[in-house]
Amino acid sequence: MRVDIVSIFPEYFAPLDLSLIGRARANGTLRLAVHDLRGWTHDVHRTVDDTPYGGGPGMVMRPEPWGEALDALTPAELPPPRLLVPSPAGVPFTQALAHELAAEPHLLFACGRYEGIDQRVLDHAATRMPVTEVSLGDYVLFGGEVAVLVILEAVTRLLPGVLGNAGSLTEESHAHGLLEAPMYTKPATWRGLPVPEVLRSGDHGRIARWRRDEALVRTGRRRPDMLAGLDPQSLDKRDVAA
Ligand SMILES: N#Cc1c(-c2ccc3ccn(Cc4ccccn4)c3c2)n[nH]c1N
Repeated sequence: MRVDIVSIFPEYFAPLDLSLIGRARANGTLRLAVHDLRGWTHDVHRTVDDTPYGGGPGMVMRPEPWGEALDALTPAELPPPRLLVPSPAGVPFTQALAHELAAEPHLLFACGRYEGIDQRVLDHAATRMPVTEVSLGDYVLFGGEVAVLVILEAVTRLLPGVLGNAGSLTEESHAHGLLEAPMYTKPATWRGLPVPEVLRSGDHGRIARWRRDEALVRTGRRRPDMLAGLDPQSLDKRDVAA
């Protein structure tokens, strides 16, 4: 997968040299480049923002540098990338969207700042590539960089070979539309607190049932909205009785 990121704070992405993303870059699974938007300005002050038409607080990112940046990163001879634009007004970023993005050959991230990017940048880009405005959640950040770090981590861990134990992808939270069950490791008793006996029983059927029950209870208590979206076919008759 190829990833391009455009930002006025390219140094925000230094952590992408670390850990599993760093290893994915080193082995070629992820080909990532970060670009400074100011490289596409032409004035002495390298201006990227201006006051909003219609008034209002703050500044808006000018369309000209963005237009030149997106042109430079989407050469006509290559298939167009999918453009991801983090925004408080975006669609929710979910595990399902992470899986969708993990299947894309080329992602292009536009990191806004100030009050956002001139809308015409997205409208013009949409004439030549898929554009998705995406939001991490219902709160407001300073800009898109943190969102790109989160999205990239969620997507990269889904790429083949990145996670050593791919099995963990099938049991983690949101994998089956439920939150994951509590996890335990040694010692068997810690500060007087024992590991649930079933997990030490060696009875894999009982263990799977216990984990499923715990996941349902935890999801019902913390995220009832997720239960509402659960496919009834995925519940067996004992779940209904539980
Ligand atoms: N993803 C995501 C986001 C963001 C986000 C993403 C990009 C930008 C570019 C500028 N700002 C600041 C800003 C303040 C006020 C109104 C609009 N924009 C961003 C915020 N906030 N919360 C999320 N879940």
